[in-house]
Amino acid sequence: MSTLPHGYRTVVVPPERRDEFRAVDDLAFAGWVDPEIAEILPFPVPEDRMVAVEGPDGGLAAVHGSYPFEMPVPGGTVACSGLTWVGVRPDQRRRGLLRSMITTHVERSLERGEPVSALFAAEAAIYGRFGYGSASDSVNLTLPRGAALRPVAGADALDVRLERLGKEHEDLAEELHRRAGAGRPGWMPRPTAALRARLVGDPPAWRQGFEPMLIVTVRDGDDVRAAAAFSRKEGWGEGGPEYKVKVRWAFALDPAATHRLWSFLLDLDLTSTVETPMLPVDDALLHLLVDPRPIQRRTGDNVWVRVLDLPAALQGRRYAAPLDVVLDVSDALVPANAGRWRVAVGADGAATVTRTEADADVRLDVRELGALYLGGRSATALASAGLVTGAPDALARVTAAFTSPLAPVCPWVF
Ligand SMILES: CC(=O)SCCNC(=O)CCNC(=O)[C@H](O)C(C)(C)COP(=O)(O)OP(=O)(O)OC[C@H]1O[C@@H](n2cnc3c(N)ncnc32)[C@H](O)[C@@H]1OP(=O)(O)O
Repeated sequence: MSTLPHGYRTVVVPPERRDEFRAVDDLAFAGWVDPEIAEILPFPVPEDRMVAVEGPDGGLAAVHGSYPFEMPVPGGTVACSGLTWVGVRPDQRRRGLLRSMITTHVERSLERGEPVSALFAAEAAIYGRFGYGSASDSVNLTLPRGAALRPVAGADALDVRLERLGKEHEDLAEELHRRAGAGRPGWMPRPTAALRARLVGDPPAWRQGFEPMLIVTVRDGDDVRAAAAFSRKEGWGEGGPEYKVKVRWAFALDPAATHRLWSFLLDLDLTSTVETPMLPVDDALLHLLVDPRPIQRRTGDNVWVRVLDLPAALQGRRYAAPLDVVLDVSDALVPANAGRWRVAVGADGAATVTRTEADADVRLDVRELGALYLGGRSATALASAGLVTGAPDALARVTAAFTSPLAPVCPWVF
């Protein structure tokens, strides 16, 4: 049950109050919805997933929403409630409204049969207390023009085509997005039309001096093997042109297309630097660079994961090695997850998760379980920080079973 101050109540926001919902987030995030932007980028939270806390005066004091994701996990997908648009009016802060909304979010997600929640954190210090663990990192690169790439056979034979980005590219972009991330945990497909529109929407108010967006496609005949959406900003220094290239997204289906795509972006006339979008920490571009040292890289936390229904979540993914281990899990917010669980993984990588009275091999909070869930963190490494405890052998077995061959990442902020 959520606890709210006297006179406040939780409400599912009907469509006719959508503008009020948005107005709370505008106050919380210092935003302002230009009608032109709203026209190009429709409000993306599905109607039955807009939830708020109404104050004693009948106005909305705090809001949150969620997206219905099928989240890629090692070996499959899991229904995931993507927490988003969390905002509390600045004059209503720190009286427990977020805490209450998280309780509501957990309850509603479980009722819908979503065993996992995920989010991008506006501030990293907020969500750990609610059992969300930082499950992946991403990296943004700034590359000098002309950064050399190791050769890839077949790359030079591919064609490139440059066009202005438009609505007509939306289906192509979504398909490439989905296929380029095959096998990568956390790589969320966009589940609604409004979210897909954000792949190609280019409101002038967001350009900040950059040109209207372009799309470059890499082709083998008629077969599009890669694409990137990007734009350039004019700039002149004492030594000549210093245009910037900013890449919004880049998706490639094979090594040759990856090489051709980045070779094109790294050698545009007049430009001096290229900024990448969020990339996985093991992205192919990092392996292709002849000299990665001059590259500026900024690593940040990417997706956070909250296990809501422990057995369903752990049975919803596959494991990289056989395992038979007893986990002792603490969960202050969802008591049904707390206690000892036997996780038995067979040769097929599938897990059976059952309650047990047996002694625990590994002890951890549900927050760390969320961190491990996508396969991008090591139980042994978390133990070195005192966040997980257990014998070294048990920790190593958990690490080997939970790991993913590809680092988890979500390439877009939701
Ligand atoms: C998934 C997303 O949408 S991320 C977007 C989050 N939204 C924003 O950042 C917009 C601006 N900020 C806000 O709207 C609000 O300040 C929020 C949502 C961050 C917090 O809402 P509040 O109602 O003030 O939080 P609430 O009173 O429930 O606090 C719960 C706990 O979180 C802590 N907390 C709240 N905000 C923060 C923060 N920014 N940093 C660290 N701790 C925080 C509180 O201190 C409290 O701690 P406690 O459990 O030890 O008592």
